[in-house]
Amino acid sequence: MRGIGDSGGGARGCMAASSSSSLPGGFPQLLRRRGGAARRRPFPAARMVAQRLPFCRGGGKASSPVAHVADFLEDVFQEVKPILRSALDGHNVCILAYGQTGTGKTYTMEGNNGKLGIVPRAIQELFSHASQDSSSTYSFSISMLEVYMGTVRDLLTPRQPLFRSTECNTSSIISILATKSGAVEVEGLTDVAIQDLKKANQWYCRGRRARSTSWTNVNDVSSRSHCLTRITIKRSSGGTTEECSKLWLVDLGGSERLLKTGASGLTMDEGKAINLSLSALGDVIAALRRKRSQFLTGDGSKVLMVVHISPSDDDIGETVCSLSFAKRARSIESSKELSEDIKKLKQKRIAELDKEICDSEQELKDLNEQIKRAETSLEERKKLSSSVCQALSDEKGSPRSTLVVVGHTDSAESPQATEKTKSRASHGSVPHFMSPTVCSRQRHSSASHSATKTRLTKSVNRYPAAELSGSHSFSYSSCKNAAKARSVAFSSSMPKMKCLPLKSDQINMSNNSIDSTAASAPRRRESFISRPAQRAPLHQHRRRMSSLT
Ligand SMILES: Nc1ncnc2c1ncn2[C@@H]1O[C@H](COP(=O)(O)OP(=O)(O)OP(=O)(O)O)[C@@H](O)[C@H]1O
Repeated sequence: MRGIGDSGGGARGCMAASSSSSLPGGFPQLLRRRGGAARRRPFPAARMVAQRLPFCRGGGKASSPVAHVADFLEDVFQEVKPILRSALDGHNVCILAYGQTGTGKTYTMEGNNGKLGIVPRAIQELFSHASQDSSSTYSFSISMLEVYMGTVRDLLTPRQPLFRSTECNTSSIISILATKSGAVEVEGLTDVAIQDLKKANQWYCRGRRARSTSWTNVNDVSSRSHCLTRITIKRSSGGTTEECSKLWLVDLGGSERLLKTGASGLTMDEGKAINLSLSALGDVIAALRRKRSQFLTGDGSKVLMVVHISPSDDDIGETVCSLSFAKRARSIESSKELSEDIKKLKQKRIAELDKEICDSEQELKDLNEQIKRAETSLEERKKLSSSVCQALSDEKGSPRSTLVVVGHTDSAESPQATEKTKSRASHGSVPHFMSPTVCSRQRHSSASHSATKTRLTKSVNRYPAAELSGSHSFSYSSCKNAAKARSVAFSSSMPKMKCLPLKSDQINMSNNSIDSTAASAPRRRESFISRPAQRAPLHQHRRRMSSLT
C-alpha cells in the first residue's frame, strides 16, 4: 500500500487542502460555515441533494480564475499518475480518499467548479496513454456503485431513481462475491463500455448525480455513502492473450462525530453506518498487516490512500485518528516491500535478540539457584546459632558468654565467626581482655552484699537530688544481671538518671566504684554514669564486648 506522502509532494497537496484556510473558493467557505450562522440552521429532514456540478456541465474544462486551487488538484494528481501506469500495465489498482467529513475527499476525487478531480483526470490519462501506445490495443468500461446503509447500489442502472431512504430499490441492489481464486466480483453491476473520453465523462457524471448526499452542520453536500468507480482496462498486444486489470477509485464517506455534524433521524443513521463500515475497513487494514487477508490488495495489486485532515483545532482528535489510520495502512507496504538485504538483516537481528533472550533466561535461572542455595545455608546457620545460644544460656556464671551469644543470635554473622564463637563457648575460654581484673573482682565481692540493699535505698532517699556515679567496669554476677547490663550498654541514648547523693562512706570515688552499701542499690540506678570521664572507658569496654557479638 502506498501513501500519498511517500514522495513528499502528495502530502503537500493534501495538506494544502486542509491547512490553507485563506484559500479562496469552497474550502474557506466550509470553514466559515462550520463556525458561523449555518450551524444554527434547522436541520432539514432527509433532504436529498442531487449534485449538478460545473464539471459535468462544462465537460471537464477548468475555468477557475484561481489558478493555485487548480494547482492543488494537479499536484495531487501527479502523485497518482505513476500508479495509473501500473493499472495500464495489468495491475489491479485502488485509489482511496479517506478522512473526516468535510475535509475535501469528494472535492479531491471529483473536483468542483470546473476543476477536475482525480477520477476525471485518471480517465483522461487512460485514454491519452491508450492513444499514444501503438503496440497495444486498449478497451475500457466503467461501473459505479455506492455502499449506502450497508447495501450496495448500482449507480449506472438505467433510469436510476434518485432516492435516499432505508427502503432500497431492489432492482439496483447487487452483491459482492469472492471467487475461488480469491478475487472479488460484484455480481449484477452495470458495466458500460466507454469508447471515448466524452462518453466516459457522461457516464461518470450520471453516476455522481445518483449518489446520496445531504446537508450537515459541517458539509452542505455531505456524501452519505461510499462511492466506488471501477474502470476495467483490457489490453491486448501483438495477438497475445488479453490482459485485464481493474482501477478502483473510491470516495469514502467521511468519518463523523454525530454531535458535531448535528445529524438526526436518517442522516444520523447514515453517519452511523459510515462509521461502522470505516471501522470494518480498519479491521481489513489490521488483517492485512497480519497478512491474513488479500482483500483490497490481492496479488500484485496496488493501493494508494489519500488521507484528508482538517486544519481546525476543534478537529484535532479526528486528525490524530486519521493520521494513525494512515500510518497503519502505510505499514502494510513497508512489511511487504522489504528488500532482500533488509530481510536478511532483520532475520539476523531477530536471531541475535533471540540469543540474548536465551542468555538472559539462563542467567536468571542461575541467579535463582544461587538465591535458593544461600537461603538454605542461611537457614542452617540460623539453626546452628540458636542451638549454640541455647547451650550457652544453659551455662551458669558466665555472663560474658551470655552477652556474646545474645549478640550473636541478633546478627547475621559469617560462618567463620559463628564457628569461632561456638568453639570459644564450648571450651569455656574468653578473650584476655574479658578476664576479670583485680579491681573488678573486688567490686564483684562488694556487690554481693545484697542484704544491705533495702537499707541503702532508704538512706539515699533522705538526701537531696544529686547525680549517682557508678563503676565503668561493672561486674555481672549472673546471666540475669548480664542481660540487664546489656540493655544498659546498648542504651547510650538514655537520659542521665538523677538520684539522691550517697554518703561519703557509701561511695568510694577514688576507685570509681560503689561501696558495699551502694552496690546493693537497685541495679538500674547503678548502671548510669554521670561523669563523662568515666563514661568513655565504659564505652570502650562496651565496644570491645559488642565486637564479639
Ligand atoms: N482544496 C479545496 N479547495 C477548495 N474547496 C475545497 C477544497 N477541499 C474541499 N473544498 C470544499 O469544501 C466543501 C466540502 O468538501 P467535500 O464535500 O469534498 O468534503 P468531504 O470530505 O467529501 O465531506 P463528506 O465526507 O461529508 O462527503 C466542498 O464545498 C468543497 O468544494
